[in-house]
Amino acid sequence: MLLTKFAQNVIKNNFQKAANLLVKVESAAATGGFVGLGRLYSTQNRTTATTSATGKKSKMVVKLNEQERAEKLQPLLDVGWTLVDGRDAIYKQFVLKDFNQAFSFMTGVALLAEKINHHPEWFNCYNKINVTLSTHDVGGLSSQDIRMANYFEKQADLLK
Ligand SMILES: C[C@H](O)[C@H](O)[C@H]1CNC2=NC(N)=NC(=O)C2=N1
Repeated sequence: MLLTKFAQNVIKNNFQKAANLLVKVESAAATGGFVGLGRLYSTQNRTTATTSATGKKSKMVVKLNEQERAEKLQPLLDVGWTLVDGRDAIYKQFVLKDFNQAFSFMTGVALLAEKINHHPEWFNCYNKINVTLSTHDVGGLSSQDIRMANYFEKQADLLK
């Protein structure tokens, strides 16, 4: 009985959070953007800024252009990231000391992911983390992926 009560509370609270988010998303849809923790993902390739449901100006996320790829993507390729065959995405395997270090590393990145509302595709096996970055909402690489990849590099450098 107690457990059922607990489960009901968890579902009720999460439902409330989801409902609140739904309200945000619906009002953002009215402004042509998609609100997620202060970042807007545009389904069109527009570079205009817009006002999110919270009234904050947010830069639209769009695919990297050729110049940005030369300037911002190439340095990452130089340190071991690789382009994924058949996808506009980048990949790198990180090898840490042990599982504990790998999971702590992932926890740090997860906090950033939630903060900027941009999440890696990753697989962890003991001390190895296979990471793929791409921006699903624009179907390819965006500045968010560059930002996250640089964060991965910064965190990895701290462990050297
Ligand atoms: C609804 C939510 O804001 C969006 O789905 C965010 C969440 N995290 C994301 N992560 C990544 N990698 N790409 C996205 O397009 C993306 N979109």
